[in-house]
Amino acid sequence: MSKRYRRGRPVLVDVDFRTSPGAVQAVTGGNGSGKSTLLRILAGVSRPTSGTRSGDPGVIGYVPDRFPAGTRLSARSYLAHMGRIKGLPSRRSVSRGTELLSRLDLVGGFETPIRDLSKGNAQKVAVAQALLVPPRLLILDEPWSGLDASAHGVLASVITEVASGGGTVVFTDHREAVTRSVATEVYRIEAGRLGEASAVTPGTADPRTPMSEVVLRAPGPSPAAALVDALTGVEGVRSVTPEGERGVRVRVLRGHCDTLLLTALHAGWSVDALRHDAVVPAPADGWVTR
Ligand SMILES: Nc1ncnc2c1ncn2[C@@H]1O[C@H](COP(=O)(O)OP(=O)(O)OP(=O)(O)O)[C@@H](O)[C@H]1O
Repeated sequence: MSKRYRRGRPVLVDVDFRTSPGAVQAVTGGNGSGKSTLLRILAGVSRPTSGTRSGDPGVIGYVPDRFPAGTRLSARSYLAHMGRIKGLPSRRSVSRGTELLSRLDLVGGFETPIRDLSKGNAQKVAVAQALLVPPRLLILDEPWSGLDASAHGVLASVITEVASGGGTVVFTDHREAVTRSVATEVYRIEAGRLGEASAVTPGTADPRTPMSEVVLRAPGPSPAAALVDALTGVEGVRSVTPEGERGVRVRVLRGHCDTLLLTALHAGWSVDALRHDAVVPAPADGWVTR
């Protein structure tokens, strides 16, 4: 497909972009290179000038580059409205929204007008609306913009959860370290053209930041969700994904693994498996730590 706005220069030229189930696809490029335009077309809120968007990805969750942060609506009313558009009863949207915003650690209040929230907290509301109905295609336009370190970790976990459930995540970010540590494929747009994907294979990247993978099991009747909540945002933790009814798989920086294991054992959790060989690039700005 190609895209130009009114009589302006072409923004996208003969772009062929395919989403693939289970993939986390990053789109990079300079300011004004057309990343948001590509994501808007993928989300179905903008049409290509020529070419087509085809296929039915199922439920789409979309965090746009410009969230209507000026609205007088509170997070609660906004999420209830967004839920209604997505076919959810208000009560269900509010309970799901509350769960998501407490996981993202919203500070400022569920009843506060969104325009009075800080930029990062408004961004958490933007992320929550995209997840009200579990998406099969999650499209995130610079989703980390303004988020604090703990919400960074939660969002990385959410991305992993969507992809490991067979969904697709497409996101943009300017920082190569973030794209390479979260994405499985990285694309670059230059002069309106989309380059070939470069696959990111954990284990072949920069060896300076070794990762560990730990499978933990909650004691007794505790559900995996309790462990996900307890571990998300913990220092060094990159992602937490449920594994069975009472287990979670945690990716953690190697240097923080022993502390994680001690915390887990003290809390009465069992360590089911441990692997020290996963390697990913170092983060640019320490976004995984609190
Ligand atoms: N609605 C619009 N009307 C006219 N021109 C637009 C519109 N949206 C984007 N453009 C133009 O299209 C080009 C690509 O914009 P786009 O927002 O897709 O880039 P981007 O790569 O996401 O940029 P950034 O990294 O700064 O967010 C820019 O030159 C921009 O000015």
